[in-house]
Amino acid sequence: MLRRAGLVSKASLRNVPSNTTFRRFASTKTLKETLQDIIPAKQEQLKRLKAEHGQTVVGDVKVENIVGGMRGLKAMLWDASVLDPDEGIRFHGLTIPDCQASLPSAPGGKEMTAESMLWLLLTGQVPSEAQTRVLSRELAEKGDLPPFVRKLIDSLPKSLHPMTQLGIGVAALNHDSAFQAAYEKGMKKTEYWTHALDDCIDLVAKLPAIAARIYRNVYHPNNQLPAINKDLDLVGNYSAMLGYGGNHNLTEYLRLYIAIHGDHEGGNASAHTAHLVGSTLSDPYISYAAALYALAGPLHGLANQEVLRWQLAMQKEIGDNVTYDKIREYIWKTLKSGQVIPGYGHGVLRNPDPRFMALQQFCDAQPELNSSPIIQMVKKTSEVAPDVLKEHGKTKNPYPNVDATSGCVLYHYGLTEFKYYTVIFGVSRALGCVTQLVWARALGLPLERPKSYSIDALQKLAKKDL
Ligand SMILES: CC(=O)SCCNC(=O)CCNC(=O)[C@H](O)C(C)(C)COP(=O)(O)OP(=O)(O)OC[C@H]1O[C@@H](n2cnc3c(N)ncnc32)[C@H](O)[C@@H]1OP(=O)(O)O
Ligand SMILES: O=C([O-])CC(=O)C(=O)O
Repeated sequence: MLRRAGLVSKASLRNVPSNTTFRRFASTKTLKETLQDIIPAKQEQLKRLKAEHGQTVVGDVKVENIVGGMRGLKAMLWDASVLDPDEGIRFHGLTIPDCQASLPSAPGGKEMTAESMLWLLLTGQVPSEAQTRVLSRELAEKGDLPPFVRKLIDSLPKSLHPMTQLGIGVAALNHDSAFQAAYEKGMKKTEYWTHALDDCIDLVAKLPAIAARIYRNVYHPNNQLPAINKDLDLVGNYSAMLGYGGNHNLTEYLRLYIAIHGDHEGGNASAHTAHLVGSTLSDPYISYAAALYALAGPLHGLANQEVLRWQLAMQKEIGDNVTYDKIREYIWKTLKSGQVIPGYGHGVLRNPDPRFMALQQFCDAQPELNSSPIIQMVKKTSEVAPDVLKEHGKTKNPYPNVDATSGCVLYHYGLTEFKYYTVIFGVSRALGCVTQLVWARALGLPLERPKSYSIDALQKLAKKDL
């Protein structure tokens, strides 16, 4: 089969209008061995960049950047993905359709796996199917939680938000941090990245068990959690532990969801938090726990919970006869009450989010999803909201972001507990955050410490400019 061979034609795999071929590496090397091969050249590249161009000016800083949440300021190093305002995300140059065409899927599935996305993010290479399977097995073997973490999660009140619980569980894993233990023993700087990688792989491996345990405890306390199946991929196991392993379509949706939410360049609040905390040499577990609490805000990842809440309130008010006019009226009502429309707008994007489109395409491909009332309503809302938001005239981007649609398929398939949705996002966002944590340690990136201005100081600077 072409897809199993070294060269894969995009057009042959999905209906992608391109002649591009992707080089899938025939190597049998493990992830760590692959990184060992590629890290020295990157280290050298960065060293030369600093030495030869350290004083080169690549942009300027305006007052509006400083008072506007650093919007538009290009001031971070992040190799794994880049967000183009018009075209959206590319992972090491690959668009979402490119990734769908080239990254290995799980046996019996079509969607790319989380581990193949992790491999791409970490190495910039498309892994072979065999490499992905080896990584899946490693993750499954490391997936069980230490007994004290299980007990800790079980002791939390059901009423505690699932994202708060996730952060607590992840932070507690640092009890066994290889990075922290080696640091205490006096490891050399050149060894940072290998210990960081060990923790990062362990963290990705354990996230599904933490996340599924929270779901079971809060929503289905009488359910037994199945043992991790060593022959399944990460998301296959996650879906099974959530109790949806028998639902092939939902499992496939989760694979797509978790792969495409994995990274969104460096400046988004969760990724930036992981990087900032990691730069203090906090270990990967507590660095990522911090990131989860950034993801848990309604302007960021929690928006996908808010979208469902808002769409269901809309459904309740409108009733069964959902027309474009009624949706438009409801959007205006929300705006006039001074609230934002969840799932719309973006700090960087200025077009519909390609992740939104990929999830919509998943729905379009399946008649049962196409006819689902909640999915229909979300789709109709996305057809009406941009014009309303344009007329409202505030948001720079009136189009849907990924959160506008990500929850409705979960809801359709019976995963209706929308306070849980950001936890799924949290399982995914680790892929990009751990990638940066490994590379930041490999490249010796320093403690992040920008300088700040007071309002008076900015005022003085601005006057000098007159
Ligand atoms: C995975 C993700 O994190 S994707 C983002 C998820 N978040 C959401 O969907 C929440 C809704 N959206 C928003 O609140 C915003 O669009 C954000 C937070 C995503 C981006 O914020 P910004 O970069 O500041 O957006 P922008 O520059 O367009 O904001 C300008 C004005 O438009 C408003 N605006 C932006 N988006 C919306 C929206 N969806 N509904 C109503 N008003 C909006 C802002 O609140 C701001 O108002 P203000 O001048 O009164 O403060
Ligand atoms: O890029 C951002 O600021 C928000 C976002 O869509 C993400 O983090 O996935």
